[in-house]
Amino acid sequence: MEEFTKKILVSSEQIEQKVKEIGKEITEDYKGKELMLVGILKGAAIFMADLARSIEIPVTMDFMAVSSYGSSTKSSGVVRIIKDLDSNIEGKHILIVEDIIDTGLTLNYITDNLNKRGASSVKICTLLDKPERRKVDVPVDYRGFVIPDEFVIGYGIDYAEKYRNLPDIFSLKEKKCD
Ligand SMILES: O=P(O)(O)OC[C@H]1O[C@H](OP(=O)(O)OP(=O)(O)O)[C@H](O)[C@@H]1O
Ligand code: HPA
Ligand SMILES: [Mg+2]
Repeated sequence: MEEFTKKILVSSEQIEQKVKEIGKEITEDYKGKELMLVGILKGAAIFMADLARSIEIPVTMDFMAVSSYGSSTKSSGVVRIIKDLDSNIEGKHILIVEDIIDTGLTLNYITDNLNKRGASSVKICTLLDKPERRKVDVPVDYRGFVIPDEFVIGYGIDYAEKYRNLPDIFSLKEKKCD
């Protein structure tokens, strides 16, 4: 028996529409510039794949993996790089692609880290933003949906590594024992 109940929060149709809108904005904003998308594994993999195809200028793509959550629903607060970028980003325009900003600790660490490598610009694109949980401020340049303080899964986002392949985004609530 499942110990959680799932409630749909953002449908695949809503996501598809939003990805198109954000892609259009990025296409306009970076016209004439060399843009590198940096996806943060694993959560952003699915968003990155869809977003990249909605951008109509040439882009390069790279990935980083960091972890602060492990298999818990609470951030440990300590960010570790598990996989670094393959190339030097000095002088490049970087757009970090994230699935969700929660406490902000992950992106605060990554933006600092990439800025120190001498990128020309480092901007942030996130599909979901959960502002109520923020511990550090992060400047968000492209934002899909603002969501309430609920644990979410689907469209790349996991709970204990499961549910990433769900096409919609759900909030997970623990079932009450009676
Ligand atoms: O704003 P924060 O509180 O730091 O949380 C957001 C981060 O947490 C999740 O990643 P996680 O570390 O769980 O790895 P995953 O992407 O592999 O699931 C999510 O994908 C974000 O990267
Ligand atoms: O709501 C969430 N769900 C899954 N992983 C997460 N990492 C930060 N917030 C979340
Ligand atoms: Mg996770």
